[in-house]
Amino acid sequence: MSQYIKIGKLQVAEGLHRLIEQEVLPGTDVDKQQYWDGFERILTELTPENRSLLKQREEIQQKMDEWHQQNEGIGEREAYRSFLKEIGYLEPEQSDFHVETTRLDDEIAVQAGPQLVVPANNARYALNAANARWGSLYDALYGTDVIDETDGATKGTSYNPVRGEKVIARSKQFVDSIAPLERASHEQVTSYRIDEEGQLIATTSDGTETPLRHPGSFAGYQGKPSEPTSILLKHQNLHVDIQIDRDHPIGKSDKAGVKDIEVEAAVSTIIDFEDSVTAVDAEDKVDVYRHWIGLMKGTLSTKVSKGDKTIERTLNPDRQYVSPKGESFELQGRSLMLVRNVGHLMTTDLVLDESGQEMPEGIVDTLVSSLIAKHDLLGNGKYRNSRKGSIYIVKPKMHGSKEVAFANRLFAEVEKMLGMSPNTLKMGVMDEERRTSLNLKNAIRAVKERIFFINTGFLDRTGDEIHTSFYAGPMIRKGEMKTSAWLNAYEDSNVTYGLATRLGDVGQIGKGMWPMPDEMKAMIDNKESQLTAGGNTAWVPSPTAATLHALHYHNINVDSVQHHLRNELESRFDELLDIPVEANPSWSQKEIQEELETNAQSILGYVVRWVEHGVGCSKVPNLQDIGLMEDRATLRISSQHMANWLYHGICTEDEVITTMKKMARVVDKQNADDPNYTSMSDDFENSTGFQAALDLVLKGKEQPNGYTEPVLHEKRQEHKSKAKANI
Ligand SMILES: CC(=O)SCCNC(=O)CCNC(=O)[C@H](O)C(C)(C)COP(=O)(O)OP(=O)(O)OC[C@H]1O[C@@H](n2cnc3c(N)ncnc32)[C@H](O)[C@@H]1OP(=O)(O)O
Ligand SMILES: O=CC(=O)O
Ligand SMILES: [Mg+2]
Repeated sequence: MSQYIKIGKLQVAEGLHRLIEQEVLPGTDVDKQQYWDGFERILTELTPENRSLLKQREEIQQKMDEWHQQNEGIGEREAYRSFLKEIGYLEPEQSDFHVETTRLDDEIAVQAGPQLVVPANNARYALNAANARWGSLYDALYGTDVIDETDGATKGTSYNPVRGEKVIARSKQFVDSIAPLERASHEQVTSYRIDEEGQLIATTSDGTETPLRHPGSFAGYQGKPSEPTSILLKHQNLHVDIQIDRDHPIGKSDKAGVKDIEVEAAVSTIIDFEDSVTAVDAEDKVDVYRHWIGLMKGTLSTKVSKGDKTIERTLNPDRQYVSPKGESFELQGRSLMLVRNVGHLMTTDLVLDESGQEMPEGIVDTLVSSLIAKHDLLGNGKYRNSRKGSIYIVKPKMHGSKEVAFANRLFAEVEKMLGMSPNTLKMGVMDEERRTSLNLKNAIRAVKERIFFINTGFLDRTGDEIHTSFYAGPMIRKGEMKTSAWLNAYEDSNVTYGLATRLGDVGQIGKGMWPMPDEMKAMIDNKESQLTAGGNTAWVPSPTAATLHALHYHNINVDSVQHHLRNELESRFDELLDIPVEANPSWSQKEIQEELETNAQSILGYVVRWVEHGVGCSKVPNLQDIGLMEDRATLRISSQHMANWLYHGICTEDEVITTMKKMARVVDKQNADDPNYTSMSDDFENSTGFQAALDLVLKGKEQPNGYTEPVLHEKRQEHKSKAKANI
């Protein structure tokens, strides 16, 4: 139990109080009195509105439930639409406008490129993510299935030159595609130099000298002009760095001494406080905030051990180059860091009111994460995150424009209190709840001076699709959602509104996560479609995925895609209302069991680690042994899907429980090598992880909007107290 310090009528957890006063406030030009007065005022004034917005969500859901209980499917389409308007779910659309956000960094406004997401409470990963601005193409190709293992090109345990050659050839072909030489391929080059005019000249083995076909692609170099150690190329606003070192084990055996080709990869990174994180009490949350401080001040470090080597991981410095004209310049060494706060739903014991009630966690997140980021604005940190003086906050799971307007008010109040100019706090709006998708134009309008992205969080969005129309009928199988009409209409209409409001010109139209971290060949083959659909950024789960996904932005010119799409804008509103129910379910018992097992296994595999180990994002092998990224959003889908089938009698409660037990044994086996893992199947009754998984399904219908946080938090807290009691 936390100790509390009184701040006016509020009580602030001692850990947070200490963090703010000792680690955050000094150097921010905000004094203690000013901060705590503002903190109390904003929480006191905004909490009632936050609660009232949640109440409206509940009322709307109740009316939705009643509608579906009284009507078959959506009922008559026009009547359904009128009903949605009547209950305030569908808002009257306002007049046209354009997004007016200013002071956006190039990473948001100019560069189309990958966006990485990382759990904030994992320092090792968070540092790695911030450093993933630059990624080794050689490593990314060598270590993944993009290069197949045929013809002796196996990965093995030590360097395999046969595989190495394939990697090098593929990488140089990529360089040929973005910065071709006039008369040769980069594969034929034996040396590079920069001539007196500042031109890049490549020499091949027969003595041919050739410049680049487009000399403007050469952006700079390191080392001597006659013997550069790095050659910087620029293509579609992204950089590529050919690194040369003839003494390096790889460079030694390369004709041109190339040891690696680094690509600009994770242009931006979301430091996540939300769905990939477990933070269930003041203690956990203070750790999350402390990492954000370390990232903003540039002081975060952690020891990373691999085999018998231990290194200290810290943030990478900026990179120095000399331009073709001979002038020195720098490029950012780190990804532009954005922070995802939690949404409007959850409350936190970080701050209590007079009666001991927890206050909204989303408000506290904004109050704390903005103050921390002020260090970057003032240039207090070792490095600069935003060079334009902006703080980027991603706001998830908002329902409709009123909730966005509420977040806008919160941001404005926090700016005033912290002495920041208006619209310093930029907002990224996750388009991941149905009510927001249907009212997206109004939602964007509510923050038109501070919005920096919209993003199709299709995972949460699928969970919300199921829960909103829970009573409409049994949902189609989970695997069919990706190709269903509503989902495609949702993706398209997000781009439509992003382009119509000109958000695409000043900021990002973002696309969702690639949730299969090991399936990189499939990603290379498929994820480019998010660019051709109009996205100028899309989410990746790891630095390796960022490096490989970056290749798509060289292949596709998103500006021109968006230019063409602008002329093809059409509303797919009707399809957005298509609820993915199976009107005449005829699944065989085998198909039903397959679906239940798939869902149960992914729920259990994720939840047991969440509740018992405090891991908020996991790679869980599915029944085909493909590791899937599971977070709270994927859990929302699986748990709501099972709950929906249970309600509609596609399966019985007994079948759910039996399947859960069967899959718990599978998950136990998958974790058998983990010495800290407690088997669920040894004692189902007392396994907190197993009971949490069951609750998520058996009580799924009652969960607010189908969210998983309430059950997860309760069970994790229970587990933590049991663990403390046993010490
Ligand atoms: C719907 C949504 O909200 S999506 C947003 C939430 N999702 C995320 O944030 C995804 C975050 N990703 C992850 O947590 C991980 O990639 C997982 C859990 C999916 C897979 O993790 P693992 O199984 O540990 O990865 P794997 O073993 O393949 O690789 C580990 C290495 O990759 C790095 N890595 C993996 N993911 C990340 C990441 N997101 N950021 C930075 N580094 C990462 C690790 O630092 C580690 O390298 P290190 O040993 O040098 O430190
Ligand atoms: O936050 C992302 C999602 O898909 O949900
Ligand atoms: Mg989400």
